[in-house]
Amino acid sequence: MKTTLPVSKSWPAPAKLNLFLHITGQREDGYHELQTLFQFIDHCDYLDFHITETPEIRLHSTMSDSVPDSDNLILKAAKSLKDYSGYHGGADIWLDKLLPMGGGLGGGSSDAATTLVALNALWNTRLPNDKLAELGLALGADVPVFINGLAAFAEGVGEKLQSVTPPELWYLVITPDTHVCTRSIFQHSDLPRCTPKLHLDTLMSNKWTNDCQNLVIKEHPQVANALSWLVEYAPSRMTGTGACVFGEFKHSQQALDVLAQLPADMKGFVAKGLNTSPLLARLSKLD
Ligand SMILES: C[C@@](CO)(OP(=O)(O)O)[C@H](O)COP(=O)(O)OP(=O)(O)OC[C@H]1O[C@@H](n2ccc(N)nc2=O)[C@H](O)[C@@H]1O
Ligand SMILES: Nc1ncnc2c1ncn2[C@@H]1O[C@H](COP(=O)(O)OP(=O)(O)O)[C@@H](O)[C@H]1O
Repeated sequence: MKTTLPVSKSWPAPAKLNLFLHITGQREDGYHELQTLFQFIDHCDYLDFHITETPEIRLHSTMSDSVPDSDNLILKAAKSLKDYSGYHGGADIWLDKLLPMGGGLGGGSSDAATTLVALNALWNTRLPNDKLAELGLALGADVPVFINGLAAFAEGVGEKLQSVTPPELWYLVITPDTHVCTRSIFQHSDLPRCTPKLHLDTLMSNKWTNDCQNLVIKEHPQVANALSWLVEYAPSRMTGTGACVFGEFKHSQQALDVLAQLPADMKGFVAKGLNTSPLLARLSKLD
């Protein structure tokens, strides 16, 4: 008699912030060399997995309206693990999409990382993290840090990682209602491309800035408005290539008080910085 495996529930895919983002050069293939500081926040998408004997991999989510399944990083991640490992079976995957898309919070990359980590455990394919990160990097530059699950100083295009422990502050994140195209920011002639490289030892004492911010502000008034409002209350800047911006607070109540004053035409949320991804805790209580 065949037994049906239970659904393995609530695998978190946390968002990230780029606490700073410097562009230090450009490679011959056109990609930009970065230095950035990744920290997770306790705002997550959640995924459920049901392992099947049959080889199909299916995604169940409300996202299919906005991103076709063939482009979804979750399915791409699952297929890449199946192809690489030769695993015979498949999976049904449910996504509870809570993170705003395309705002520099890395939700798509995080969904892909959680899929690789969860299926590697549930399919018992036992790839080491380095290999999972390599498969992940082919899907997006931010996937490896989510697989590693530790806050990191990143170099290269974001794949050379060194674990660090910046303060786990509280953040008020504003999510402007505009889409910033990562490609067009990186192609723009006004983008600064030669910020001097920082050494790991001087990270914490350096002023944290985002090299894409001035350009995005010029082209997206919603981002400019959000930042000029937030900066009155706290040190604030943009994450990734935007459009989300965040202000830093020592205590949750301070961030919540400012959130309560958010103008009616802006949206946001309060989150805590985490140097360890909740994905690691979920992996350790595998069921
Ligand atoms: C810069 C970061 C920082 O976290 O921005 P966010 O995506 O989070 O906002 C990421 O590393 C983004 O990585 P990723 O999300 O994989 O980038 P993609 O969307 O694939 O990049 C779109 C395009 O931007 C350009 N690009 C991207 C990354 C990079 N280091 N150099 C580049 O020149 C390339 O032309 C690429 O085709
Ligand atoms: N599972 C997914 N979740 C979010 N976005 C996805 C996913 N799969 C593919 N994408 C595509 O990736 C793009 C970038 O998504 P996201 O990671 O949320 O933003 P960012 O790269 O700005 O941090 C989206 O606009 C969408 O087209």
